[in-house]
Amino acid sequence: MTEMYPKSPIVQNKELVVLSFDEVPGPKAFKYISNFRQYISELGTQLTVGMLTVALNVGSYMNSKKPLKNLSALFDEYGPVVRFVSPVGGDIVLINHPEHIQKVYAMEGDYPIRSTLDSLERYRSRHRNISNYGGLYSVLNYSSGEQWSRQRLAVLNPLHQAVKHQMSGINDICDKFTQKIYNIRNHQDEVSKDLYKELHKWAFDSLGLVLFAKRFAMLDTELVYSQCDRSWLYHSLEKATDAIIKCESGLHIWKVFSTPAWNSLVKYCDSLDNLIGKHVIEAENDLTCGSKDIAIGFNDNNCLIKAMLTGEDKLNAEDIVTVIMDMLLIGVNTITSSMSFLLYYLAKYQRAQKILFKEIDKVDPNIDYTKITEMTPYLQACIKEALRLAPPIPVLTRILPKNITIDKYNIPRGTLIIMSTQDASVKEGNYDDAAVFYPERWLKEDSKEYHSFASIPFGYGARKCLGQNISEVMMSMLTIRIIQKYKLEYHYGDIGSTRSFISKPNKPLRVRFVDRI
Ligand code: HEM
Repeated sequence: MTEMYPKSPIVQNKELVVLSFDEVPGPKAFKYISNFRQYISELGTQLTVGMLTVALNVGSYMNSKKPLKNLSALFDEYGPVVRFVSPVGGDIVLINHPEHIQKVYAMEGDYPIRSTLDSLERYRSRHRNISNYGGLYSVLNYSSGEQWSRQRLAVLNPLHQAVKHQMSGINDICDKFTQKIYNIRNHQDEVSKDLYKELHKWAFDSLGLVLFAKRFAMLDTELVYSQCDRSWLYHSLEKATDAIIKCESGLHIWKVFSTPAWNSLVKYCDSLDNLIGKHVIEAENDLTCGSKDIAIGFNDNNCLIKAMLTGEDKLNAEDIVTVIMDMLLIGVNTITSSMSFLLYYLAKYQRAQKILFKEIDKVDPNIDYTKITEMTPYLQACIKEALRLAPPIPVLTRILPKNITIDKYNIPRGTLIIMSTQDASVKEGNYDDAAVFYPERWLKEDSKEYHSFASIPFGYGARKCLGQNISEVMMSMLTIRIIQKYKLEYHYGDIGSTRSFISKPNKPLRVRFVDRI
């Protein structure tokens, strides 16, 4: 694994030494194919470079008994810039240094290109015949950039308005969650079934309210698989997520023939598509009739779908379905993961929890959400710190329109650059006591000169996450409710992240919710 590429000429002038692309160190794909297996669960999720992905997956297939390693092992071995070379596919460069990440973002251009979920992209292009552009999270090519930009603009403002209008509903859902914990915890004050699942329902109910202006009430029921459309939407989201994770990791044979995971993906994405489509049609009818159908809970002022149908940059029904499906798939899973880790860290780090309790003890849970950040600096620091230690999206990618020089290496335009952002955010060189949950590091009095690209859980630039504000508000509101009511404890082994396209805790979340007296 230590072999480097053969030496090639160095381009040199007096001030600047630029090493050619061939000089970038890294493993040789085909010679050491089995070595790729250990990284595939991270890489496989976002690669779209066909043949190399297959090569990586062959390694996975051949070495299924080998333990998985973190991407950081590659950096430990080859340095901050690592190249995967493939004689049959495009090359990939991996980076983890904040300065290099910043440089990539600076050169991303007006319509940044990133790799995405191959399976979802293929579902849209082949199965639904959506050609050229497949939604906000899609890869983009040079011709679909404008469409993405228009769509993003058309969504941004209505989304923020919808959050504002649904605040009291989001608060009710947080209240419901804390009550439910009270009812279902066992004699050890733990949620014996699955705390992650309950958080997932909370995230779905809250985001569902923002996206559809409707109450889904999944937290209210154990019967989530009933045939009613609302619970079927929840069920389909869960199943579609599982299927995407299966398709994205391991051998991508679904590209060659239909596997059970691919069939499941098609079935549940179709179902999501149909159910979201029904909401869009209802909104269209409602607008056409000019009436407000109180029975289905629509209100012109707070319905995101109606706002997108009627806004300045109108979106058509098909685009709206795709946008909402992306936001559900990304949003519900990322918020659930982030909230899980936040509770875990607060339960594990009692000192931080005590300081947080002091800050929020007297805060009115129905606080005006625009004031949350200003009134709860320590809570915001806790959220930031949990996202630093366990960002739900651990790697980000870009394909640049121009050549770039990183660490003196010339990287040609069109190379897939994978930025291992989680690796950067937990690296000791970037943070003191990097493995420790220490919210104070983000507070002014205690702040250090951390590099602003060392932790970017929501990404950066033109394609930065659309849901940052919603996520932070939702997480703040639930944390206030929980910490005011319960003291959290955790008495078991350390929890890490799984390595799937959206990571989550790799062990059951056995957090204790002890009543505060
Ligand atoms: C804690 C929660 C969340 C985290 C950590 C997160 C993180 C991210 C990251 C890292 C990206 C890629 C950014 C880049 O490539 O530079 C992204 C994109 C995106 N996120 Fe989030 N996200 C979260 C919640 C949400 C929510 C709730 C929504 C929906 C309301 C959402 C919608 C999106 C969309 C639509 C994109 C694609 C944007 C584009 O390419 O133009 N995210 N998110």
